[in-house]
Amino acid sequence: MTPHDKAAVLIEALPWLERFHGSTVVIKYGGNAMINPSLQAAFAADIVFMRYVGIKPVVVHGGGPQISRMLDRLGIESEFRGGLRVTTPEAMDVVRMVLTGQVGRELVGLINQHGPFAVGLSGEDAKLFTAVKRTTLVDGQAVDLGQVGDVDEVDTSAVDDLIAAGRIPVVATVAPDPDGVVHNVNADSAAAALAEALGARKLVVLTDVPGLYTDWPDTSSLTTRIDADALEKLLPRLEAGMVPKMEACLRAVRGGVPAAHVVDGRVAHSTLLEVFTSEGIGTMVVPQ
Ligand SMILES: Nc1ncnc2c1ncn2[C@@H]1O[C@H](COP(=O)(O)OP(=O)(O)O)[C@@H](O)[C@H]1O
Ligand SMILES: CC(=O)N[C@@H](CCC(=O)OP(=O)(O)O)C(=O)O
Repeated sequence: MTPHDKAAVLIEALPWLERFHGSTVVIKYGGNAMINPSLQAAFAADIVFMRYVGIKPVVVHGGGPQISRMLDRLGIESEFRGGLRVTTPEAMDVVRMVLTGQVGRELVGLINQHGPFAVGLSGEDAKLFTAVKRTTLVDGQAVDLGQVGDVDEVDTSAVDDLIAAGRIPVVATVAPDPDGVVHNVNADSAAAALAEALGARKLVVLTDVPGLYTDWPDTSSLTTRIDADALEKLLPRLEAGMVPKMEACLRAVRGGVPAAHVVDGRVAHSTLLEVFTSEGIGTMVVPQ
């Protein structure tokens, strides 16, 4: 790369720096995108980069595969219905332990290699999230999922305080209901609820595919841009993990977030590429 090429790469970021400076961006980091230590370190570097250029990043993390591994080790059975984990009280203990005690801690540690930025919290801290029990539809029938919730209320004060202090909140998605019973909330939907409540400029969802395929698994059906109405029509035809993810993007853009993106977390620095390059990557969901 010549000096001229290097300068071109740097200057390409200027319009995006101008546009997003001072904005809040919510980044959801899925368990399936946490493939290896070097990718995780690259993700942490992207988040710190955003912070240094004046963006306010808020990380919401998943940890589905990590929860499944721990449940297996402990001999606790778990199954997914409609992309959501059926969560018994026994499984809930493990979900909470893995998300807040393991996955969240590791991410906080990686970000803090760069300075005293990341502070971990969960939906239980300072009433960040209040959950309401949810079911899911399978073949048109409502299925009981146990202690699985949706975010019903968001109190952003703790996150606001951290952002105002220049910190990077790292949020795990367990949340109490009004009676204090903790629920397992899918991380995509929690990220959307938080992005909406914070009035975020963008929601970026990292996963383990290049984006949304309108005709999965036909790889020629990768979509770069879709609006809310078209996505709503497509939702009933989506499968498994993509269902909560695309419902989340829909909720975010309908809730006032100008754009939600699904990007491939297996590509190093995919967050930077999405935010600071003209082409972006992955699938962009827009209100219309
Ligand atoms: N239409 C679709 N487009 C893209 N991926 C899809 C689609 N339908 C199902 N999938 C599956 O959804 C998975 C992503 O969801 P999930 O495994 O829950 O990821 P994460 O842990 O990142 O939240 C993909 O790996 C893919 O196998
Ligand atoms: C209700 C429900 O399904 N909760 C998820 C929470 C973690 C999550 O969403 O993790 P990913 O983003 O890695 O999929 C679970 O138990 O796996």
